[in-house]
Amino acid sequence: MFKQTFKKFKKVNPLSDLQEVIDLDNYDANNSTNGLCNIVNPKDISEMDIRKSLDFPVGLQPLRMWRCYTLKKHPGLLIIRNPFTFRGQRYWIARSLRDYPLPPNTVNLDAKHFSSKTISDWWGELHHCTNPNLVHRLKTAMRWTTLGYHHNWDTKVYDKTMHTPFPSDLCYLSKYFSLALGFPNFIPQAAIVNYYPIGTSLNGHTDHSEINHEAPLFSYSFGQTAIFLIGHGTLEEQPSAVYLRSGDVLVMSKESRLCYHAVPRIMKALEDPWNNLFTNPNEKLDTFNSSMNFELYDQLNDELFWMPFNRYVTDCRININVRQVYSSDR
Ligand SMILES: O=C(O)CCC(=O)C(=O)O
Ligand SMILES: [Fe+2]
Repeated sequence: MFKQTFKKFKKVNPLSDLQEVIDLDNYDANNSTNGLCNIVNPKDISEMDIRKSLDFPVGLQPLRMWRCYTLKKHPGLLIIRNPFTFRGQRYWIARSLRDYPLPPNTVNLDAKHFSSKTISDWWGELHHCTNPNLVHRLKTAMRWTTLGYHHNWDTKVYDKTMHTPFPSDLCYLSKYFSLALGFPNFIPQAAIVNYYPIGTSLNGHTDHSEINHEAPLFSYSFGQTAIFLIGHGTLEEQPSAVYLRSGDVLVMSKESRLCYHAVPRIMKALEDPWNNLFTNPNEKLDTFNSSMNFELYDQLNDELFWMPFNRYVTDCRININVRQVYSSDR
């Protein structure tokens, strides 16, 4: 069932199939016709309560404006529909492209196909490249980078000896979401940043390499739109399809934590919220959180600085997937 559904959505022009995809922007239709999703309140924690332990991170809309959904057939799965401001989106996009792929983090680019200069500064090379064929090659070759505890894709285990510092900004953001959604004990320890040029996909899998399966998994999507398939404990059961759009935060917790999931298709987004300068024109930066890169945040208001990042997300999607690997901080 899962594989058939995956194939159906991966096909190039299945306009009729797209009607099945749950569209959180069309909540009323989804809710009244077949009751697929629910709108829920973020946990009963007020902004005041969170503020006692964490300052509000810049780049997010105030908690009271978040729209948070659950899918009726998939308990434990939560989706917050884009709680980011336009500059917040730009910040995470720029960090994922310019900074996170840098050493000592690991990227998928290998020495057989790329020079050590490209492997160690992929974004720098892409940014300065003027040959259209090489731009295309560089752009489509980058598929993932890993942060914190690094996952070994061959053995499917986290290698304890392969650990690099987890970015403080991503740690802070994930802690904020975990607190707001009622998972106060979550410790961000590992992340995979996935890069999806339009036309690419991610096969069905479960994320079970982490030792601690009680902890939720936080996933941030930016750029172009994904069709995300969420299934159940086996490949025999029918998955549901839901659009993940730029800024959406997906949480796999409890029953859904070990369920099959996949990204069969990346589609051109109808809007580009990373350029919607009206989402927070008068953002106050006086409480700027020291875990974030202030200089970068400031530069992202400059359209010229933003241009190369904009070019990338015009036909690509980025997904940052944050996990807790072990039961405690080591
Ligand atoms: O791109 C996504 O939304 C999902 C990525 C994912 O499942 C993974 O990295 O394990
Ligand atoms: Fe996954």
